[in-house]
Amino acid sequence: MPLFVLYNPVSGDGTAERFLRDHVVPILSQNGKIVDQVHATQSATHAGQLLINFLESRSLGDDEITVILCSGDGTLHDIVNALQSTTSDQSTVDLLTTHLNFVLVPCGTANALYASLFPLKDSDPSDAVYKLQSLHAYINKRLSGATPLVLARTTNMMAQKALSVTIALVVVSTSLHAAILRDSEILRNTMPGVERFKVAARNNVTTWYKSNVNLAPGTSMSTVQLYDPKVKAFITHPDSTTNGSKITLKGPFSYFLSTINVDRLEPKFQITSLAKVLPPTEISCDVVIVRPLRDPSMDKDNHDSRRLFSPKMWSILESAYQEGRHVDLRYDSKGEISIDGDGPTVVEYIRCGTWEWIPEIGSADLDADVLCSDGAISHIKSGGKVVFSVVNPDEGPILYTVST
Ligand SMILES: Nc1ncnc2c1ncn2[C@@H]1O[C@H](COP(=O)(O)OP(=O)(O)OP(=O)(O)O)[C@@H](O)[C@H]1O
Repeated sequence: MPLFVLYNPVSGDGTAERFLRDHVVPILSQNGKIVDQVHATQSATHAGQLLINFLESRSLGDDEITVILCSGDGTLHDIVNALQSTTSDQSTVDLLTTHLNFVLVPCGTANALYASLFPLKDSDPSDAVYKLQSLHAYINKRLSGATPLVLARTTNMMAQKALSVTIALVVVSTSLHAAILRDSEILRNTMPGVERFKVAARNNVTTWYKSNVNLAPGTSMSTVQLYDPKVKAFITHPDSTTNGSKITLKGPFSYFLSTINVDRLEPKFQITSLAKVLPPTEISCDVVIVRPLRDPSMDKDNHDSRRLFSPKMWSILESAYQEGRHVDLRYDSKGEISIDGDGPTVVEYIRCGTWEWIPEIGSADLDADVLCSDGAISHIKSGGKVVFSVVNPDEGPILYTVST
């Protein structure tokens, strides 16, 4: 079975090459695994091209290829996007494999997918034993345990016309999370670890984002689901109908983030913790929303409200680091937040198949146009919108799995 090894020399703290040489290569050779090709990425788009070249050069007939990937989530995102755009050209589909199995070696900053598939127990995320679990699963041929990846298609639209399509495997967000990912990139050289996300969060926590959101079950679900902390379960969203019509949520938003395949975005940041605690039974995404005007003590959007709400937004994020406790937080009548509150939930935790984010035109909050897809930042045109939908792993020419 063909074996391709790829590492990103600049991901995380820049140690992927050393980790590959010191840990991965010895294990492969001790276990008689022959590597067909090893490559370092040389630029942002290089990973996908390297793999496409490899797939096109191999002999026809291999229906499964294994890729050992020493990087973070962004490099995996680059590969899948390159392959998906290539497979939209039917003439090249036949050259490509039907099953790509990834062996993830977490060498990035956050490594959200790896951290979700292999949750940290007592170990340190930089511990070699912790980082080699997907490799050992591959060596031990636990392929029956390979986890299929759900894809999410995000279409940037203007007047019913698709301007661009991006595939995500981990997270698509707007609002605070997108602003954090946008700003943290500037800090990468001085802060190679996850601390840079907290610095960027502090600089953006007072911003609210003016937009409207539509949620719908999509093709794979019957209704939109809402987590109810009173019963600690998902219930049908009170505004959801079985005819698949949309639910509209009005802003402003402080936080809007959806994930697939993961319950966390860093080893300890369990922002969509219910993906693991109450796993979905249908192909869907988990959406975490904070709309500050749900707070009983906030009745309008002004400078003072934004300032007063920012410590609450901060404590929501802190609770996500405490095993995802934010999902159970509720307001009391004075707007204080706690697990024992009896008012509205602080977070709206939704499970659905599709959503739309439609920034208000002419809003002073220009940042409502910022979109993050697995860390890659793009912008929504004024008057446009973004449409997100989950894709069944069996749909499309390539099945993506991870050795687990
Ligand atoms: N040689 C290179 N030079 C510059 N950028 C590169 C190179 N190779 C890949 N990249 C880009 O580096 C970016 C970051 O890579 P990656 O996501 O793997 O690491 P990370 O951001 O540290 O980890 P994570 O996404 O898990 O937080 C990717 O978006 C990729 O496009």
